[in-house]
Amino acid sequence: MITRTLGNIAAMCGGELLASEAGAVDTKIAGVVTDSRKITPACLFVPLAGDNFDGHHYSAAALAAGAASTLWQRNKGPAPEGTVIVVEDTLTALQQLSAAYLNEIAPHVVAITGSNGKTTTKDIVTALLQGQYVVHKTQGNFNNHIGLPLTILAMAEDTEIIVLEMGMSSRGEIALLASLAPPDVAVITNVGESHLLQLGSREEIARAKLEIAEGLKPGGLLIYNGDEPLLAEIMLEPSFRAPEGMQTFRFGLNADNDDYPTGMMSHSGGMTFTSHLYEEHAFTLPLPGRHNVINGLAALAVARQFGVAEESIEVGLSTLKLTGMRIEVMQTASGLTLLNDAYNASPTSMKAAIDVLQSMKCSGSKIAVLGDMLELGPEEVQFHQGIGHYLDPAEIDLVFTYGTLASNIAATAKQRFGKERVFSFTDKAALTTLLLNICKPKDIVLFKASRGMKLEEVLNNLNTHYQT
Ligand SMILES: CC(=O)N[C@H]1[C@@H](OP(=O)(O)OP(=O)(O)OC[C@H]2O[C@@H](n3ccc(=O)[nH]c3=O)[C@H](O)[C@@H]2O)O[C@H](CO)[C@@H](O)[C@@H]1O[C@H](C)C(=O)N[C@@H](C)C(=O)N[C@H](CCC(=O)N[C@@H](CCC[C@@H](N)C(=O)O)C(=O)O)C(=O)O
Ligand SMILES: Nc1ncnc2c1ncn2[C@@H]1O[C@H](COP(=O)(O)OP(=O)(O)OP(=O)(O)O)[C@@H](O)[C@H]1O
Ligand SMILES: C[C@@H](N)C(=O)N[C@H](C)C(=O)O
Repeated sequence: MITRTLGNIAAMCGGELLASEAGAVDTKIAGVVTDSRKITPACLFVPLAGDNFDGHHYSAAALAAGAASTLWQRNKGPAPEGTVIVVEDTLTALQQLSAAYLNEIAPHVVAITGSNGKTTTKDIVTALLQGQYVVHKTQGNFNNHIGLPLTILAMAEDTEIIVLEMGMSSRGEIALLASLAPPDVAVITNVGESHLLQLGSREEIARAKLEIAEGLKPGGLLIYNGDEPLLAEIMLEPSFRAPEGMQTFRFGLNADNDDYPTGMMSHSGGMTFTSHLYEEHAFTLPLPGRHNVINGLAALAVARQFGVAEESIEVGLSTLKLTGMRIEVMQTASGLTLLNDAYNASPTSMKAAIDVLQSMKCSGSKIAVLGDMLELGPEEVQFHQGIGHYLDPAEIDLVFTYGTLASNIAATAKQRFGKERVFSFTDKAALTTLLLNICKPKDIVLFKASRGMKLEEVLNNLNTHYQT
């Protein structure tokens, strides 16, 4: 994490140091914190104005709790007692500080965006690179205008490669993130439906994702999903501003890509696959689903760019530490299998999860528990109805839905499953009670919904109950 003197910090973020004592300019800070309830010794507190609180109300408390200094936005009135760095805008200052720190450490930058798979692909890339390099990566899902700067500022001084998730829900957001951390290598995992509400069309989503390409350093490499025609089409438009010497690499299922699977096998340990560029080696991902093989191909392309030898890949994959709740397979003590895919959902990722459930061997019942998919815009009902049609009554035994939008999944599923196999809820307690009455050891239960539904609360109740 960043350790610099207050004089350095003021210069790096364009602030004015108001020293409360002689020598304060040489006081060293250790790390940056934006929550006064999580102060660490000698940190720099950065107050941010949010939807529910204004961090400036907590600057004095932060200093009292051990922060070495606090930024202070000029238009917020008199600064608190203590050593303060006054700035025009604290969020902008946080971003400028992170860009300056990144420039000083100067690691290679790998940036990953896409509607689905950013976090998973980031985890796989990190596993492949960390055997040869000092790697720092986005923690959890810190992928926006606040999370990315915090990720950079948490980087150690000896970092050689930083792997950054770049998320968006509007045009221009990825352009900003790429300006703070211009990538050497950029990955676009796919173009789905996430944030259609704000973007309006999949084409606009694709244009937003391609901002990461326009932000590449000269000669940088764009690794993108070649199965998505929108990306190649937009890159051919005169308005697309490709950086000088931009290289490209296409991955995907189709054989016209630079790399594609030549064999895939699903098993209890995950997915084993071979690919066009690695015909001699079968690699194993400890993750189910062919969508994760596609994520794996993107990650392999990154590793190849940094000279990771084919012989090192299997070892790298064996060190993979996956962020939870992304098709995470959980076994209860009683033998019930829970597929925890509750972190987020959009039609593309929900279909991918259903594919996993429908392809699994099961001596009990296969049960899908599906919740609302949010931020899909005016066609949200149709998207949910489409999921109802996608469910195969020959492969899935019972369907439970949670949420108002998800009731459209139930309504269309009933047409082929029959009403005795489909249950619709808007209350988690009632959903939990029926699941507890129905689920038996050997069953497999998939949980999937958007983040806002917090469907893991139901999964956790089952997990607790079935531990005996
Ligand atoms: C600003 C902030 O960090 N807020 C977090 C806070 O929210 P809360 O509502 O409680 O507080 P406020 O934001 O109103 O508070 C303002 C600040 O005041 C601080 N504070 C408050 C009380 C107090 O006593 N002392 C204080 O110091 C407070 O800490 C604030 O700094 O807590 C929530 C619960 O933990 C957090 O969720 C909330 O974080 C916000 C949402 C945030 O943006 N956090 C980033 C670090 C981040 O990266 N979060 C990611 C999610 C990112 C994401 O959604 N990505 C999208 C794509 C990008 C969309 C983009 N347009 C966008 O707007 O984000 C995606 O699809 O992936 C994460 O947490 O996973
Ligand atoms: N390539 C893919 N195609 C379809 N679904 C995917 C793909 N990769 C991951 N998923 C699914 O999408 C969901 C989110 O995965 P992950 O967190 O890796 O993506 P993300 O882009 O970081 O998501 P978010 O933007 O919601 O944070 C999970 O359900 C996961 O199983
Ligand atoms: C907040 C945004 N990153 C997100 O995850 N949206 C989903 C759809 C949600 O809020 O559930």
